[in-house]
Amino acid sequence: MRKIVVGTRQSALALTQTGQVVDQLRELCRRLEIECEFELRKIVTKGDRILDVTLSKVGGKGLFVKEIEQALMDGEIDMAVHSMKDMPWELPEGLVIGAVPFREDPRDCLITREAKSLEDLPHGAKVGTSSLRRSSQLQHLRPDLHIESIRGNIDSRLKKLDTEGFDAILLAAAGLHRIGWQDRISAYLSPEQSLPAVGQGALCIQCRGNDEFTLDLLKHYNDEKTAIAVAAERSFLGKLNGGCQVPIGAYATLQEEDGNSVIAMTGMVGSPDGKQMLKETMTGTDPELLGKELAEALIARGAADILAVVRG
Ligand SMILES: NCc1[nH]cc(CCC(=O)O)c1CC(=O)O
Repeated sequence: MRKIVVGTRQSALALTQTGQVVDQLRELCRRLEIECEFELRKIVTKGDRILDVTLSKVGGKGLFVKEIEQALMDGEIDMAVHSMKDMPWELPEGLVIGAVPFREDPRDCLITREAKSLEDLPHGAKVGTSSLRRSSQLQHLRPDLHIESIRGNIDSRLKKLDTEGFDAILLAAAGLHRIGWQDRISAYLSPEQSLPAVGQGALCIQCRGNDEFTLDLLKHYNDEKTAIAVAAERSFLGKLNGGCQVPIGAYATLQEEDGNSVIAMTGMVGSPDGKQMLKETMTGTDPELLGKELAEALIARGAADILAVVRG
């Protein structure tokens, strides 16, 4: 019987979402009468070891992923479950995305101490986020708010809300939903208020490109619509060279029109202070092409200049 060793980070969120994926894969195997067993293997990544340093200062994206990818390439594990938005745009040679499961809620949300909503936050309130994308959009809506960096896993950020005098923090709804803490959410921000990060709310199941058994199994676990939407968003990110932590957001959805699926995608690039905010919506049928075209439209309006300043 084939055994698939599944690698995971050790954060509450990573353990929970990997556990959920493995449960669903076990159920899928039962249904398809595929003989297979699964084993979980915990891996500590560089991103976990330096949780107190601002991510963009130490090379940003990929920190949570690299060591897990190495374990995949070395054959120590056969499958990895990542948050899609933590995935760098380029995958190492030999590794592929085997499945993109059905997407959770893609929205950002506000966790407050007292206020009921974003509008309800008092003038000059202190809001915690270390995402340039979130700060850009929040400052655009509420220039009076005082934004301060906050790092750590979801659990430690929620603790800091109380201990470090924040009036509110911003997090992805998906993470809170997955670990069952949705009742901590005070308000959801619509994609119009805060366009999500590329891939937010989606997972990425990665494996080796030559592991036919695992690839065959994962084909049954893929959600086609989510995969297409995420492909369009990642193409947008790739064209903007958004490898490191950058104030870029994108959200694509699929709509049926006369029996054909049409992708609608909004993309944004903003300055961290929210004073410059470029946003555009386009539709198309080819995800890679749509992502590139949307990026080009924003570049034509000055997106590359905004990003050049951020990258320094
Ligand atoms: N940047 C860290 C990260 N990576 C994935 C999630 C959870 C949400 C998701 O799966 O998209 C989070 C936490 C957050 O942004 O609040």
